[in-house]
Amino acid sequence: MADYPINRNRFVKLSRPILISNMAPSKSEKREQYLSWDDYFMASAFLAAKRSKDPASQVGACIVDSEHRIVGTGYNGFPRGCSDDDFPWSKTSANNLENKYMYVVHAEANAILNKNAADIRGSRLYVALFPCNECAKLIIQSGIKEVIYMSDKHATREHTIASKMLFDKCGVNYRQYEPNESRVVIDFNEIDWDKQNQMPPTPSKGV
Ligand SMILES: O=c1ccn([C@H]2C[C@H](O)[C@@H](COP(=O)(O)O)O2)c(=O)[nH]1
Ligand SMILES: [Zn+2]
Repeated sequence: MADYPINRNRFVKLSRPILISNMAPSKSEKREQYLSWDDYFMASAFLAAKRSKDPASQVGACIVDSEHRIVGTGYNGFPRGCSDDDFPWSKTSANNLENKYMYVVHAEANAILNKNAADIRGSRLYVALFPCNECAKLIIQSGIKEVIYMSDKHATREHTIASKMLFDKCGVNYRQYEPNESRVVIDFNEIDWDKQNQMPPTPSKGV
């Protein structure tokens, strides 16, 4: 059996946050501070994760085709029709039926199930956490050819090792995402900023 080195989650160096903005230094010059494809798709995966109601771990995934089009997103949650009021988010109960693991659909699985393209063969998947072995099987079967992940914090767990064995055998490449920016900020107010000053408004009292 191949040796799978423990790839601990790397800490991302903190740099200035990138502010997604429509504003260019001048109306005739190209904006320089635009997102790279990797930053854009990983940020999309993280945005999807914001929908998750799991109090412990919010995971998002984003599938992208060879022409840089998003063809599916998903986050971890209970199946459609299974209310968060009826199913538990607990993870430590002695009774497995009282823990979330029995019921939650993983982010990668939801992204694949939510796909808006007939065929996602040859696509790549951006995901916050290295996929578990169950998701790895779905990834392989759907023809996804590359996995870009943010965190490998469960590298020593069997399900992660199994995922890597499956990916290696089936020719699915995987690489850890290297952010160009540590933060991507979305500010809904910027659309109303004064385009002449190109500065955010001073927050009013109490904001
Ligand atoms: O590949 C994966 C692995 C896990 N998830 C989801 C499933 C759960 O909602 C959480 C993990 O919960 P912990 O409290 O961190 O054990 O993440 C996933 O979406 N994809
Ligand atoms: Zn999974």
